[in-house]
Amino acid sequence: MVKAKVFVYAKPFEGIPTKEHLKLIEEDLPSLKDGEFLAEAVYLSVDPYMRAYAPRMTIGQTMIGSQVAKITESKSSKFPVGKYVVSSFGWRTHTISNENPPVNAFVSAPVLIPYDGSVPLSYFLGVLGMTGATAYFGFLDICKPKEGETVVVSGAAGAVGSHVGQIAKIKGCKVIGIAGTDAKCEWIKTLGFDHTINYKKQDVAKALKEAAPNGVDCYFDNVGGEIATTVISQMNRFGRISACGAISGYNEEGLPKVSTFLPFIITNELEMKGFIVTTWLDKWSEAVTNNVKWMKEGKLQWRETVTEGFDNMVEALAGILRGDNTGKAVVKV
Ligand SMILES: NC(=O)C1=CN([C@@H]2O[C@H](COP(=O)(O)OP(=O)(O)OC[C@H]3O[C@@H](n4cnc5c(N)ncnc54)[C@H](OP(=O)(O)O)[C@@H]3O)[C@@H](O)[C@H]2O)C=CC1
Ligand SMILES: CCCCCCCCC/C=C/C=O
Repeated sequence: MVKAKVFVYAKPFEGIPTKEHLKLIEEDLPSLKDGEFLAEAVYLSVDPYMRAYAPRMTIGQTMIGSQVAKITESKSSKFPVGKYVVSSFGWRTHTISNENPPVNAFVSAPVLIPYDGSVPLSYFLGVLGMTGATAYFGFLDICKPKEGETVVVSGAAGAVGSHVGQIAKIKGCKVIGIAGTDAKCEWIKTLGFDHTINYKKQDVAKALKEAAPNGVDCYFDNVGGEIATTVISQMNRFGRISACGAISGYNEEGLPKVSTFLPFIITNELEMKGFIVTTWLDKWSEAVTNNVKWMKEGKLQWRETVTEGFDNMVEALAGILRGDNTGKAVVKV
C-alpha cells in the first residue's frame, strides 16, 4: 500500500499561512484502476496565487498547487512508467490520477514533459513552465512593447518579474524594476534592468520620475496596491498595463484600500488587462520554445529559491509572501 503525505486546508487563512491553517496528514492510496497512474512528486511549485485562491477553497480540501512528478505505476498507455508529468495534483507526495481529471483556470490536467536530463526538472515549474509562460504571454500579448519604450516591472526579482524584465530588454525597451531589497535590485541589474527601485527604502514616485523622466509606456504589475497607483500615475498617453498579480493585498481581509488610479486611466487613455495564464494553454509551446531559445542564446537568466523537504511547504509559501525568495520558489521533496 502506498502512503501519501498531503497538506489539507484546515482553517481559513488569516494573514500569512501557518501550520495551523495547512495540516499535514497521511493518506492510504488504493490500487490503480484502468486508465489511472501513480505519480510521485519530485518538485512542488510555490506560488502567490495559492494564497489568493483561498476564498475558493473548502475546509479539508487538498491544498492547491502544481508539481513535477515521476510516474511510478501505470494502467494508462498515455502516461507510462518512468516519464515525468507537470500537473495540478496539489500539495501531496503521491497522487493517483486519471488521464482527464477535472480542471479550471487554476487547476491543469497532467502533461508529459520532454525531460532529457539537460535542465533540472524544477525548470518545468518556472522558467520553462507556468511562470515563464506568464511572463511571455502576459507581457508580450498585453503590453505589446515597442522598441525604445519605457517598461516598469514590479515584483521584479521574483519568478515572473525577473523574466518579464529580460524579455523587455530583448525587445529593445528601457526597463525599470521595483523590488524589496538592495540585493534583489543588484541582481536584476546584472540581468540588464536599466534602473531599479527598492520600494522599502526609496520614495517610489520620486525615484521613478528620475528613472523615467519621459514617462512610462508599459507597466507589468505583479503587486497592485499603492505601487501600482504610483506607477500608473506616471504613464504616458496610450500606455498599456498588464495586471498579472496583486500580492500586496493577498494577506488582507477583504478588498485592499488604495488610492484610485482611474483618473490616469481615463485622461491618458490607458489600456489595462487582467489575465490568468492558462488562457494561453493552447499556445503554451510558443512560450517554451522562445524561452528555451533565449536561454541558449544567453539572453535569459534565471534563479531559483529551493526549499528542501515536503514537510516545509508551509514555510516556503510563507517565505514568498514575506519576500524571502529571489526568482522561482520551489520545494524539493
Ligand atoms: N495572472 C496569472 O496568470 C499569474 C499571476 N501571477 C502573479 O504574479 C505575481 C508574481 O508571481 P511570482 O513571480 O510567482 O512570485 P515572486 O517570485 O515574485 O514572489 C513573490 C514576491 O512578491 C514580493 N512581495 C511580497 N509582498 C509584497 C508587497 N506587499 N508589496 C510588493 N511586493 C511584495 C516579494 O518580493 P519583494 O522582496 O520585492 O517584496 C516576493 O518575493 C504574483 O502576484 C502572482 O500572483 C503569477 C503567475 C500567474
Ligand atoms: C501547467 C500548470 C498550470 C498551473 C495553473 C496555475 C495557474 C495560476 C494562475 C495564477 C494566477 C494568479 O496569481
